[in-house]
Amino acid sequence: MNTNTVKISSSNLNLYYGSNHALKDVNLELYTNKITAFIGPSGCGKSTYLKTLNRMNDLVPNVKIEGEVLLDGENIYDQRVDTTLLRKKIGMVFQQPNPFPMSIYDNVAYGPRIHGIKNKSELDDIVEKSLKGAALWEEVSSRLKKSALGLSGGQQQRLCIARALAVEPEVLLMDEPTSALDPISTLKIEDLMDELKEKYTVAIVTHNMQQATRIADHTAFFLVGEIVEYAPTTELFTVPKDKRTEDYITGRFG
Ligand SMILES: Nc1ncnc2c1ncn2[C@@H]1O[C@H](COP(=O)(O)OP(=O)(O)OP(=O)(O)O)[C@@H](O)[C@H]1O
Repeated sequence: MNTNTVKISSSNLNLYYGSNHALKDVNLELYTNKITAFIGPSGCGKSTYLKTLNRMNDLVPNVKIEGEVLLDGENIYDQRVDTTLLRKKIGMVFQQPNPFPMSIYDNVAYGPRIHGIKNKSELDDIVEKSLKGAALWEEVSSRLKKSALGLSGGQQQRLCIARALAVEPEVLLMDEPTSALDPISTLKIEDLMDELKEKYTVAIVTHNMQQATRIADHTAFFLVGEIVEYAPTTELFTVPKDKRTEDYITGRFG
């Protein structure tokens, strides 16, 4: 690998859902201002891994997590960590756009309000900046008070990205963010991700290998809870070191 700055690093990370050993000794580093893609067949633990990075799995009953995840060198599983603040630093965007049933403005202002910002002009600025950051401002600036549910799927997903940006995160986790979108909306989100990585560290789960090659600096290939191979994306797709990676990227299984 190269000399990038490490933003998040997980070491000997194991996760069990009851007796299902879903992540096995995962060691991985995510680099600042880079996009890292997680690929692999269904059920291999990609989403589970993504969710360990902002402790979303804590909410699952009977989950057991061992090992460490360091954010800027600090263990996020330390008992003293405030998970609300952690998730402010590490935002998440899901597969299905999930705007709240409220106005476009209120969706974006929701997080900042929870974190105590009440001043109207400050909120106005955050809403505008976040919507611009998510490349949605021009499409919605004249209808901020209208329901977010009236937006198209692609617009809703960019709204969810704006909502995540509004609390000024450092890392964005995206779980198949374009799988419910048409090709044009998908390309918009991919272009946007390229801009986002200038400010944030981005991790994305994708089933679409072309998407990984288009946008990701690094790619990790997961198989039954393990990382088989992790490398710069071009390297992983052109000269995979492991036979299982080669079989997967050439479509022999999965
Ligand atoms: N909340 C949960 N409770 C119990 N088991 C779970 C839970 N979430 C995932 N699992 C199990 O953990 C394993 C990994 O699932 P995960 O969703 O992380 O895989 P994935 O690679 O993201 O799959 P997909 O590509 O289909 O989304 C699977 O065996 C799955 O059934």
